Formats: sequence, structure tokens, C-alpha cells
Amino acid sequence: FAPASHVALSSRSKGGMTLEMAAESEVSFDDLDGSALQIGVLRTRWNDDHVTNLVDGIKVKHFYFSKECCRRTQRVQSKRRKHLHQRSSGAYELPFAAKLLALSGTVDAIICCGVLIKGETLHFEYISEAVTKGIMDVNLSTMTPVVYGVLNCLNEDQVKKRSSSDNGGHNHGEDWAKTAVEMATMRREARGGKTKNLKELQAMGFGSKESGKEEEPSEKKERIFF
Ligand SMILES: Nc1c(NC[C@H](O)[C@H](O)[C@H](O)CO)[nH]c(=O)[nH]c1=O
Ligand SMILES: CC(=O)[C@@H](O)COP(=O)(O)O
Repeated sequence: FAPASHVALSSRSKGGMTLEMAAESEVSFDDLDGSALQIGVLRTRWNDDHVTNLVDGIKVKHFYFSKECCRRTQRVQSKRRKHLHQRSSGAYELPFAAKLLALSGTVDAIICCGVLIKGETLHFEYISEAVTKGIMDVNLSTMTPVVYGVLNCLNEDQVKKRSSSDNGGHNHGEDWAKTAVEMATMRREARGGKTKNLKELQAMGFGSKESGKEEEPSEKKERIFF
């Protein structure tokens, strides 16, 4: 096989060897329209600067679909600021916050955004595994798409190459935003255009069997936190 320096940046996994990074996105998406969707972004305060870069990447792609969409989304964002952007302390707290947000019924998809960097102990391995599993659990137990926007890196250099387009890097937040829109659209289509499905909520212990009607989120209801 060729040494890393001889291989194009975008062919990271060829020949079973580990290359330094892939600058370009390795996945393509169809044209997406996120204008009617509410995407919740949960981010950590750990590794604040890197996570802020990732969230900036998410916003760029979340709002890029059209100018009209951009204006509308920003309006919704300022009205529902709390729904769209919440901070948790560390990555370990993300699945819990995501479950709360999913069960609030106010969003079509969630992006959990954080950065774990290996230290001296096994802490990194345990937290990474728990967060990965926790986020998948929230996906399936709440039937809300929760995007895994967590970088698990051995050093800060690896983080920089994946959280910023500077110096030939690629901001993964851009792909996470597209993934959220794609999955939220898939969920809406599966539900015939509705945000909430009463049967699903009942299966999770929410909603009332008597009402017999599908509930849509109400802006007037007092909500704590989300
Ligand atoms: N070291 C990192 C952490 N550690 C904190 C944990 O996520 C958690 O907040 C704590 O164990 C309390 O439950 N978090 C990150 O997001 N990134 C790190 O590099
Ligand atoms: C990912 C971590 O939590 C890590 O920074 C902890 O560091 P250490 O293993 O040196 O305690």
C-alpha cells in the first residue's frame, strides 16, 4: 500500500490503512428541503470552541436550501430559540437531553453535537461507548431521528480536521445537518405528513387513549426547559 502522504485525502479507507483524514464529505445527499422542519441542536460545553465550529457547520447547511427557507427558518428560530439550541455539560449528558427534547414533541429531528478527546485513562472509551449507545437508544425508543454528531478523537489535531474547513479540513456538521433533514423528512412521510403519532406516544407512555385524536404540538402550552 501507499504511504498516507501519497494518497489523495478523500480516499481514506483504501487498502485497509488508516489515513490522516478525508477533507471532502464522503457521502452525497439528494436535494433536501428543510424549510418546514424543526431541527433541535443539542451541544456540549466541553471542548467549546471545536463544538461551536461544528454547530456553525450545522447551521450553514441547515439554512442553505434557499433564501426563502433561510428567512423562514430564522424567524422560527427566534420564536423557538429554546427548542433549537440547548447546551449540556459533556457528551455523556447528550442522550438524556435528547430524550427530553424528543419526548417534548417539538422537533422533527435532533442533532447531538460534542467532541470527546482521549486523555490518559479509560474514561474516553467508556464515555464514547455509552454516548454512542445512548443516542441510538433515543432514536429507537422515541422514534425521533437523533443524529450522532459526536467526534471521538485521539488528539486535537484530529478534531480540527473534522470540525473546520480550514487547512483542507471538512466540517462534519454540514453532513450532520443534511442527515437530520433527510431523516426528519423520512419520518414525516412515513406518518403521512404529521409530526406526532398518537400510537407511538401511547406506546411510550405519553398521550391519552380517550382523546382518539392525533395531537399536534401547541405553542401555547407552558413547557419547562424545552
Ligand atoms: N472529557 C470529555 C468529557 N467529559 C465529561 C463527561 O462527558 C461528563 O460530562 C461527565 O463525566 C459527567 O457526567 N465530555 C466531553 O464532551 N468531551 C470530553 O473530552
Ligand atoms: C474523554 C475524556 O473524558 C478525557 O479527556 C478524560 O481524561 P483522562 O482520561 O486523562 O482523565
